[in-house]
Amino acid sequence: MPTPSHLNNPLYFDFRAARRVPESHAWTGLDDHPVVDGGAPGSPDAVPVVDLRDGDLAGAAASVASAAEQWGAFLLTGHGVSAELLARVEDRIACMFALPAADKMRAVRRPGDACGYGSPPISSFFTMCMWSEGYTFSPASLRGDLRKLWPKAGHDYASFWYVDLSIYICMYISSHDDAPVGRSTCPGAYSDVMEEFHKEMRVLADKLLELFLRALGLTHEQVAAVEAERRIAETMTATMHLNWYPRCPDPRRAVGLIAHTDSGFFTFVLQSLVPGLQLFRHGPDRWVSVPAVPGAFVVNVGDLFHILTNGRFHSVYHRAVVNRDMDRISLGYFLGPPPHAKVAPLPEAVTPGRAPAYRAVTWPEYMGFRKKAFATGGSALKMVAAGEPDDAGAAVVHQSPPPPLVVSS
Ligand SMILES: O=C(O)CCC(=O)C(=O)O
Ligand SMILES: [Fe+2]
Repeated sequence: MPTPSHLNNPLYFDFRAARRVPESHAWTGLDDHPVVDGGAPGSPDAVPVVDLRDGDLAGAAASVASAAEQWGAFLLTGHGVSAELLARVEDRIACMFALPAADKMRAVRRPGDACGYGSPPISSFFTMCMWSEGYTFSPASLRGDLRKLWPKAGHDYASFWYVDLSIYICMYISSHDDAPVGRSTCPGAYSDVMEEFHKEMRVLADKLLELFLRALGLTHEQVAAVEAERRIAETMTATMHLNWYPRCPDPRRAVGLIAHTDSGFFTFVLQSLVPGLQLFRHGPDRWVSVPAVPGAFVVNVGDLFHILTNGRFHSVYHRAVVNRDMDRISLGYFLGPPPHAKVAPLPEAVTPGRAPAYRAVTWPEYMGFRKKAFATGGSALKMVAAGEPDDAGAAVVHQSPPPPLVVSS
């Protein structure tokens, strides 16, 4: 359990006050596999890059296909979301994490809720704590949720005066590493910036979905005309998760976010200039550090996309590590189906040599399998494999010790 903080709130762990990693946050097995650099061009460990700059969609679709088949992830550059907007987004996030703990706890995620402030959502599957905190929200209900964090910020949200002032305050905080958490109230324009970002990301998500589908062999006309594909594009929903990984006195014993796959269709990860994201690769088993490329997104294939593409594009195991000297911030923009939609292999991904490998499943049903997989160390994808009994994993399960960190294939 987290140690009680100065707030006497059992849910809050005061990372800033920690001089060592307490047993509640100390993991074993983190160094079971070597870590290699994914940023050296030409090396077999170099994380693939998909660049959209030159508008060659056929070429981009081919790069997406190869990266999604072999890695389940890639760096996306030339995507059209401006560096200036990304800088404002990162400023806003830094401001939010700099709020006093009491403000953040007002927006705490309650048991059973998907959105709110707190430890990473996957923490509920583990008895050990991770070295991070975060805020999950649905862009659709952003403004209502934000009132919990900034109750006094009314119409001034949109005022330019506030925008300019809060950017200066945030720059001050980021440039003063020791500035105490909560120095600033930073009320201005958080929701404006996040909504602007969401709008652009939703367009980019549609563009990337089309690229993924073309990478499966569909033509532009098929993507637009085929019922199943059209429905995916029209109903895909977004969730944002902001992560704060405070600097850590003993990074070898702590982990920011334990190894996992994302459960939805695909995720855009914006990592600040501080690297920390690692992708798992087999043969030999190793963790590949994703370089922090300014302005790039990391795209991760999620489990439901793995199912949709009949396993052709595979979801990627990844984790976030922490470091001794610098805080790290990241943003995950998660795309997935609406809760009622059944996800099954697309007809185009089923070929004479590739029978449907998975049963149809909704996202909430899949989360039931995932819960069981975390508890038993099994694989949720295997539980929904064609031929497995229908009730293999959806049952309610009890909290159990953390599964081994070794990734099963
Ligand atoms: O912080 C990162 O780089 C990864 C975040 C992530 O994997 C997640 O939020 O699911
Ligand atoms: Fe993730």
